[in-house]
Amino acid sequence: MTTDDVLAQVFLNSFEQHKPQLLGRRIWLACSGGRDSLSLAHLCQQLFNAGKLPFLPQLLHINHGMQQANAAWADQVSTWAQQNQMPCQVLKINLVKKTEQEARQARYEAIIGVMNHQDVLILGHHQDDQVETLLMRLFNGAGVNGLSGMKEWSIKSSQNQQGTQKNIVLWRPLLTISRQQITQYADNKGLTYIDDPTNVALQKSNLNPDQLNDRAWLRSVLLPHITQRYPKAKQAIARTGQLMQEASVILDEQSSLDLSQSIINDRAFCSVLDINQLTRLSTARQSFLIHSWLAPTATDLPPSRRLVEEVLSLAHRKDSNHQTCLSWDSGRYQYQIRRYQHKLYRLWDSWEQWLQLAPTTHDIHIDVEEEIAPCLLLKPLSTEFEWSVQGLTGLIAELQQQLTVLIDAKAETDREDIKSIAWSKETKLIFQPLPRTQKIALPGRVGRKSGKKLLQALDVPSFMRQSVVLCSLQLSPLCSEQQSIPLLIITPEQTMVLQSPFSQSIAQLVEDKALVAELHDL
Ligand SMILES: Nc1ncnc2c1ncn2[C@@H]1O[C@H](COP(=O)(O)OP(=O)(O)OP(=O)(O)O)[C@@H](O)[C@H]1O
Repeated sequence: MTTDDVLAQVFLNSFEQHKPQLLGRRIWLACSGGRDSLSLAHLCQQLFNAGKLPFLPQLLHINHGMQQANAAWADQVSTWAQQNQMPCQVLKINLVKKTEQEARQARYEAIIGVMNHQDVLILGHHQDDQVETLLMRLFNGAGVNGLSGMKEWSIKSSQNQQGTQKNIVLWRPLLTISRQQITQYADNKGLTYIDDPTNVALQKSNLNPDQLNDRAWLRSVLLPHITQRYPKAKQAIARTGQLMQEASVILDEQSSLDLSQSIINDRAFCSVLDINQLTRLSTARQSFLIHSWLAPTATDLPPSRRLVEEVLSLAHRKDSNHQTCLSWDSGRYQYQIRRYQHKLYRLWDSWEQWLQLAPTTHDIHIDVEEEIAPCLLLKPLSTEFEWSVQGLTGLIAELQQQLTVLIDAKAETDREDIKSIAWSKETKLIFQPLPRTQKIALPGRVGRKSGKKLLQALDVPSFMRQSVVLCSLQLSPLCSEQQSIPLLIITPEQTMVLQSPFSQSIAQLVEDKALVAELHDL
């Protein structure tokens, strides 16, 4: 097979493999005008003209504005596209810091900016790029996932300023093709490609090795030494990457299983792990689970080994110190990692601050004709979170009905709590921050508790204690404690029906989800 045939075959195999996800989507090709992406563009055009490919990708070229030559390169790509009847769009970006890293980041942002959700972007990465990537990651101490290198098919997510997520697919069909094969293809086809001087091999330039960026140094200095001794080293390194990719899939599957068995509650702003479940796993699985838990989305940065160890030692602590708070900036969110009893919490910083805001007090007369809003905000309106109780109308109707029944039954009962019940115009349903001195009987427990002891019995972590709401029924304005009947305790994690003459019917409302407290981020 000629090199041209090999390239065509490898591309078409990759196309066949991903065909179900490709058809019906818009396909773009990131073309720097360099040898690799220009060869790829040429290959697509040839296969399309030969009727072997059902689409012609739209070329996208980014003018980084970093070097004087950049504008000329943009023109060169546009002209080539025009001559070859390929659609092409040039995007000019303005870099604040003119570094490789910035340029790459800004390039992706610009590209994603013009693409639609679920569009596919073809990139010209090849085997030599993969080898360089693997070596750079190895020298930075990467684990199995990092050493898997670039994936042939992967999802890149980004969020716009309104918080809407856009996912695009990165497709790298030439990852098994060497730079030499691509060069041969480009030469065979007489392609006039751009040679970026920052990428050019040392022997071609007068650059001092110290001035080369890491990738160029690996390419021009280190790899020639390695391949002199190990001629097949590049293929071998790429194969290791492939094996790591397979291992990484297995690890991810195991870790999702472990996570699903240890997770108690999983919301973006508050995720809770069961320490008892976690510590049943082997040490290696615990580390892996914590690593994945700290970086829940592909856009979160991977946490350092040290942080994973600190979180694990927090989980393994035997004392009852609940003050420790570890900070973690994942690049996307600022998190706090805390422990309470046998639970580990991963909280958004902003949620922890919101938790410290006092709940709003609401007095609702239950004997009024006017309509009652079905939803009540438990905390003042915030731009980030909303905490509300839904189903108040049903609760009040139930209370009115129960009160009528109880008042009718008063004459025949010996129960003090029922004897004291009266229903007046002043009877109110009150939602308020849990008063620290009020003694409350919890269902299924003997005696009444108040303050810290009550919160401990409720299993409310110290950082959530400002956000506990008591809902009670106040029978008359000059209410002795007897006449204020605690009905419910609502925390951000649970709604607990308290012992009262109304508990059965309220519990039913809660079970039927006709009365619910809802907390979500906006
Ligand atoms: N300025 C650019 N405009 C559009 N796409 C780009 C640009 N620079 C890089 N890319 C895309 O990213 C891939 C990898 O980037 P890399 O820096 O290795 O490219 P390059 O060496 O400059 O160009 P090529 O890979 O085309 O020879 C390229 O193959 C190409 O698909």
